[in-house]
Amino acid sequence: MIGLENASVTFGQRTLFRNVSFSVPVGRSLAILGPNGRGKTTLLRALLGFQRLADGSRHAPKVAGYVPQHGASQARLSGLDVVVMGRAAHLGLFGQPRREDRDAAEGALAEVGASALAGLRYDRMSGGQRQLVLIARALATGSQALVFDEPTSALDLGNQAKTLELLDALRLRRNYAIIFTTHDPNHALAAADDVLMMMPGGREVHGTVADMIEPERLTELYGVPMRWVDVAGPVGETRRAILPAFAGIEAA
Ligand SMILES: Nc1ncnc2c1ncn2[C@@H]1O[C@H](COP(=O)(O)OP(=O)(O)OP(=O)(O)O)[C@@H](O)[C@H]1O
Repeated sequence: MIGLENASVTFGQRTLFRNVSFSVPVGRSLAILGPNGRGKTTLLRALLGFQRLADGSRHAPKVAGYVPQHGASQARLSGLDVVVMGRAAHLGLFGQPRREDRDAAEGALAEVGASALAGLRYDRMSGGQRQLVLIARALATGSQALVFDEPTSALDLGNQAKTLELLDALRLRRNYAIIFTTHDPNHALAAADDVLMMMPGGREVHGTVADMIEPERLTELYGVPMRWVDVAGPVGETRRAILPAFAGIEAA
């Protein structure tokens, strides 16, 4: 289980959020949505113990798999080296990775479809390649708690689809507690059970994907009219997506 109870974070005079409570049990996946600067990353950092709480408490296992939004460029390390770092909690005396740590790291890279990145230098990878390596590093921890900060933000549409499939596959194993932030409500439809919305003006609302991902609420969240659209899937089935009615769409 991973979550917050009556948690508040303040920076000086500014309260980012107050009395936030939610918990994600093993077997469920929570998407966090909210406008830029509303506090999603800070909330994740508070959850993981990197950000002090002004009030309240957090519940998280000692080791969680964390994919930060911007992975620092680990100079000269290979993709595999970075994934092996996820094994830190398992390393023996003197912190030397053993065969089993390397095997776990290679397994995690294979799981995200990124075995080809094992030998590449991390600091020379594209943003999307780094993101895959960091997801593998999170899996390599072996933790049941996985926390992703905008895991698709650097990815092209094809790689977004692959990453969402991976997140959904992890969700459907029902042996992880998963939290991810996103700016796309369709990502919640694709890979979450529940949604926490950090509304403008300092209110948080929480519920199932079916209750939360609907036009009226999202219009309030982003200040852009949102509409359901039906899209034909690869075998002719109808898939529902929720889209913003940007001005340009009318012109097209
Ligand atoms: N250590 C800090 N000291 C002061 N202000 C901070 C600190 N960390 C974050 N903030 C501020 O808190 C606000 C929320 O930042 P955060 O990165 O959590 O937002 P976010 O919802 O993840 O945004 P985005 O969607 O743009 O990634 C921002 O205005 C940020 O500048």
